[in-house]
Amino acid sequence: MSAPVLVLSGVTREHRQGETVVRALRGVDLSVSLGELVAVMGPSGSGKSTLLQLAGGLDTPTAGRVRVEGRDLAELSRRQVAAVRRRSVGYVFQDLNLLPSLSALENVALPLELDGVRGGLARRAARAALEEVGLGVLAGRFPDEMSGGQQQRVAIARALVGPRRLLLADEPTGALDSTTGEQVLRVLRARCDAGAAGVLVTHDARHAAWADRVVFLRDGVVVDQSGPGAGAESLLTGDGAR
Ligand SMILES: Nc1ncnc2c1ncn2[C@@H]1O[C@H](COP(=O)(O)OP(=O)(O)OP(=O)(O)O)[C@@H](O)[C@H]1O
Repeated sequence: MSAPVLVLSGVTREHRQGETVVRALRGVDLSVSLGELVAVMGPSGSGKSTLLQLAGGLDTPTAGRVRVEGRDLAELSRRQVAAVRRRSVGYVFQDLNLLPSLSALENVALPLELDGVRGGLARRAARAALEEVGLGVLAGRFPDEMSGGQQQRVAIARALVGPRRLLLADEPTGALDSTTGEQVLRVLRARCDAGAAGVLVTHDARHAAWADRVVFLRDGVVVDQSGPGAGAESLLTGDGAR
């Protein structure tokens, strides 16, 4: 296995609400290498989305370190973290965040254009990403002319566009029927096989079975994980996924 793309070391995230402290994550260690897809499972409120937000530089830990492609995010300026997010991290939000005034193609090309990639090149890459999720023919449509599942696939294409090496997906199959959901997981899997590291938050054990490993969170703590190479089934059929 090659060098890790994402490393979380002793990561804790606390939220203060008056006198109360909510510990969303407590001392989490996690390393994800190129070629690996890791599923994160756990009950509601166990810290899954928090873990993803910290990994993508959208939130900062109270303690511990987050490294993306060897760079400690805490040592970077806000501008540098934003550049890491644009260039290295593909993030599929639960909330799709598509811009309604842009076509599917323009939505997908936007992160590249914001990063200075020229229009023609960005649009070619966007078309390839849309084709990867089976939406090449709808490239000219606007979000309100597409079904919820099609919009979700546009959001996934936007996360995949360009040479992103860390893919973070929070329930990416939420609005999709099972066939389309499987197609999205196949795309995520193929991207990881072709040279990316992926983290997939899911409640569905069938989806987690696409991963190489499953990390199981409870109350902000990693309570179980299947070993590298052991395959997701070893955990899903064991005690951890209960
Ligand atoms: N901004 C915040 N302020 C206070 N508490 C928060 C905040 N964000 C998250 N939390 C708390 O941190 C804990 C973990 O939340 P998180 O959203 O990471 O859980 P989750 O496992 O993704 O849940 P779900 O499966 O329901 O999406 C929860 O107890 C939540 O209420």
